[in-house]
Amino acid sequence: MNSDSVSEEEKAGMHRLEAHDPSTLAKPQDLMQYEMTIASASDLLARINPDHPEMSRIPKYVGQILRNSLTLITPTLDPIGVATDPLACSANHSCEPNASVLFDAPKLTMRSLAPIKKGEEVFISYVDNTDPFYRRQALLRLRYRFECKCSKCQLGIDGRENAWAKPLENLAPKWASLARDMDSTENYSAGPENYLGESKAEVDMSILQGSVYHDYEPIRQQKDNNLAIEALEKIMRTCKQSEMWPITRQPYANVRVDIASRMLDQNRVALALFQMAKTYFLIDPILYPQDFHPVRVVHTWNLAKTLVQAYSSPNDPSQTVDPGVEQLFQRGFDFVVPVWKLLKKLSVDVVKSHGARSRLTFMVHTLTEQVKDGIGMQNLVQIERDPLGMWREFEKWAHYLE
Ligand SMILES: C[S@@+](CC[C@H](N)C(=O)[O-])C[C@H]1O[C@@H](n2cnc3c(N)ncnc32)[C@H](O)[C@@H]1O
Repeated sequence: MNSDSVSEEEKAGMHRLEAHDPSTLAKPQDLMQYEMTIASASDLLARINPDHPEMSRIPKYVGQILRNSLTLITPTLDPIGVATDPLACSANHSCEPNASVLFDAPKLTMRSLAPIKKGEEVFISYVDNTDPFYRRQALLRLRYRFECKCSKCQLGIDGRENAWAKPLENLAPKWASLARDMDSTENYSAGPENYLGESKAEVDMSILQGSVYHDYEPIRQQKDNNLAIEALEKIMRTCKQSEMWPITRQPYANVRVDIASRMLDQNRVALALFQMAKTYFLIDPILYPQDFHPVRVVHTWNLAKTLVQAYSSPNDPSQTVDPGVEQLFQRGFDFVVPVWKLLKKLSVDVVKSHGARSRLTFMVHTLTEQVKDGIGMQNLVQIERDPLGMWREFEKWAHYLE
């Protein structure tokens, strides 16, 4: 849908959307927020025109927004707000979706993640579907008021995203007592999104899990990179030192992506690259099995762009060369091999993930052409043969950092 024009069909679509009504709002604070939103919207409209014909419909519109709004993300996956679009909102949720919604201003697009046969239902994911089972269930119940019974949820806690690195009984006593102390003040164990079970070991882990999610959520809003990195490192230490989190379990995996991006903002390029390599080789293929999954494509794009930046930094007077990158050069690392290999594959995957006419596809294709011109046709064959095994060297980066 184009944001600057609303067709009659779209208007009819908006009117057809179902609405949550006050009876579905279980918590008193949700009901209060619902009533306050209606009061504010009515007040605003009354100031424009007290006899406005839409006045009586405001409660329905608020209920429609509550039931149907989706978080909007940019092509590079940054959340930028919410949208209530009749087509996108007609899709039900699955934690194993066959489609995704992307906002490439001014267009909202739905793209398939798997072959969809004619007549088959299109599902999108309303939440981060790499989160563990009870968290997904709790967020869907809270925001959208339904019990998810999708194929992934049918597996319950047997789903892959619920796996711990060790049996929960093996949590070191130091961490178990830390959890008990934390719960007496924070009460993380009471949150349905942290629930893991009733045993002592499950309750202890639910508290630790609750604490890392609780610490993680506000960091996205943190403008100061030093403070953000400090907080992200604290979460990574808990995940690592408790020895309970596999690197693919959330929020450990998302925290790693965020810390790499914050380090880049501080020009700590080599450290960021090592974290991104871990995500690329060891985490994303598990969390997002399709090569062309939009999240995987965006992570790969960030990695390729950063490699290009590192490679060109010694010849670019506007950039300070990161000492870690300088060391890689000194050790004879040839950035061109991974840059070319990543971009060549990405050029194909981005068309599937974002569409041939998306802005990201244009950026990927432009950079790929520039790199290709820079290498020159006569050197391309040699780069692809990689006789010095640079791709193998690059793979080792995934194991440099915890
Ligand atoms: C954006 S709407 C989706 C379209 C919805 N079927 C409708 O006709 O309005 C979101 C609402 O659809 C329902 N819904 C979506 N996915 C569901 C699912 N997998 N199981 C049960 N209800 C679901 C929930 O009531 C949710 O609040």
